[in-house]
Amino acid sequence: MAAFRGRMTLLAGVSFLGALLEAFFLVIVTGLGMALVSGVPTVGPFMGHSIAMGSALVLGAFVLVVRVILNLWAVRISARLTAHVTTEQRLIASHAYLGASWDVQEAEPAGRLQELLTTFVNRVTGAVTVLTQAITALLSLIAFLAASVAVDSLSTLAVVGVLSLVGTVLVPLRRGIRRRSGELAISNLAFSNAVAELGALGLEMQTFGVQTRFADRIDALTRQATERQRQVQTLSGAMSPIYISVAYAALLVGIAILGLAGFSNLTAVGAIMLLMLRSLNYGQQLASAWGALAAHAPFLDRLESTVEAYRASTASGGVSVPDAVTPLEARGVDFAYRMDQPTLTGVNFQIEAGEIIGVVGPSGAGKSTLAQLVLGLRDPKRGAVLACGVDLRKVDRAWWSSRVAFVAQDAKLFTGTLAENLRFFRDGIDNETLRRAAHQANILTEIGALPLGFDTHLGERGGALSGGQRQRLSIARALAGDPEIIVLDEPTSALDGISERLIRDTLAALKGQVTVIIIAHRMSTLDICDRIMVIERGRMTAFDSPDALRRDSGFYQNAMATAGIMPDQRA
Ligand SMILES: Nc1ncnc2c1ncn2[C@@H]1O[C@H](COP(=O)(O)OP(=O)(O)OP(=O)(O)O)[C@@H](O)[C@H]1O
Repeated sequence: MAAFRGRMTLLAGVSFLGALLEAFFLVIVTGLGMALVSGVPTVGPFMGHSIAMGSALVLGAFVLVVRVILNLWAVRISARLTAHVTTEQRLIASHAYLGASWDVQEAEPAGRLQELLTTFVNRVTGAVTVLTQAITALLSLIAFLAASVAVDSLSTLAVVGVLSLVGTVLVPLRRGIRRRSGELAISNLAFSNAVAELGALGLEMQTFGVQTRFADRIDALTRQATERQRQVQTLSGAMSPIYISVAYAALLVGIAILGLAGFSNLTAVGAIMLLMLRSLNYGQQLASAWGALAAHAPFLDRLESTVEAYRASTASGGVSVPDAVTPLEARGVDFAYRMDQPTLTGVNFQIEAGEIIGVVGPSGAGKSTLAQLVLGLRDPKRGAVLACGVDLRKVDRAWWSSRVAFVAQDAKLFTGTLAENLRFFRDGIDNETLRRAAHQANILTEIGALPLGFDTHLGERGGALSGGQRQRLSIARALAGDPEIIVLDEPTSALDGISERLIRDTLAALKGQVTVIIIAHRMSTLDICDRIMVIERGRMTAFDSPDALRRDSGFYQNAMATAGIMPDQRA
């Protein structure tokens, strides 16, 4: 901010000086013209002083050179200012988003961050450019009016009076621009969210053959946004012509006053006219910059309020470093997304090091929410999750992240090499560790069969891989960080039997080394579990060995039966 203010002040100073020199130059030029017409060897008088024509010419040339230097300097400051603002705003917005809690990040619609970092930041940069133009125009106007007052005060003051009236005429117009532009900002966000969503639904769109409906939706949103844009542009565009007509009227008033006052110094009249006409130009620039600022302002407001919201919800965490992740304990944990609707109530459990824990329950029971609480991504509304006796809210985030890993149902890969995808930006994971993790995840042979092995480049989002390969890569990614605990949210639900068996073997081999919590719908995946937790309607209704659950848990018995595995077959 200090750098911004410093550059803005410097720009204002340079612009003002440049405008004063320009005004001075115009006065000299008028004087020279008048001297030539009247055949006198001196220029003036201005404010009671006259100078020789030769001196006036040299002075004019000197002023011109200095003014060019000042103008170029102003252009450079302005360019640096906008570059600085773009970089700073992108950093501020992205850092605020990345520092926000999972609650807030998850709630943001698709495409929101992209829209904020592109369109909205561009608008902020645009506002700064316009602001620098407005400052330059305002200070130039002041410099010109000061020069005019020095030449003749009465007519100048009359013109200034009428120009001030113009300002009040333009106020409602500016308000209209601001309001419409606010609506445009909202339309833009809706448009980018919809486009991001539609982009992610390509497969479904093709399958259901509903491309024309998608096109209709984009058309409707485009029309809505462009209609707002048209309104904003019309209003902003009207600023300048309205200003210029009223300002010309002001000039007429100035001339009338000069006539009425019986003003006879022709050189001074010429200079004032020239100064006034040039002032009108700066005034016009000021009016259009004023309109453009009103159009940018809602984007600035929205960006600022979004960044504030991100900052107000930073992920919890403290400075405590427990001895280990386990025993991992939930004590009286309650959680709700909405005040009136509890998602989890009174959950208590303790998980020991090296255990493999299955989590089962009907859809919507709260299993994924529990996983997110265990990972420290969400905080309980009541009670606590504790790692080796320390409340997760007090645990050092960097320490915690280096010890836990997560595998989602839908493995997310990014454009880059296989090694980069496995390393996932965690420096310090060497190639040998990557090989070991790939071996553990049963994917090493397939990677070895690729011509470039770990250096194979994955296309956008790893599109060339099968669901099972992606999922095993995702498990290898989790294992590469050497975690103490790994949480898997339905890792096999979308996979075929062979892929599922490969993953089951991987997890079984981790028994005793890594604590595994696996949410599963497939009962076969639960074969390898030491204990299974049953979650129903937000409550933990059982947490016991598979044998005990087969005996006592109604849900588990039903689920086994549904999966075609009868209790007597297992006994
Ligand atoms: N981000 C969210 N905002 C609001 N409500 C949510 C959110 N995520 C989940 N819910 C709601 O919380 C409840 C529990 O959801 P959760 O995803 O934890 O269940 P689940 O047992 O994992 O379900 P499934 O097996 O279908 O994945 C559901 O009623 C769900 O609609």
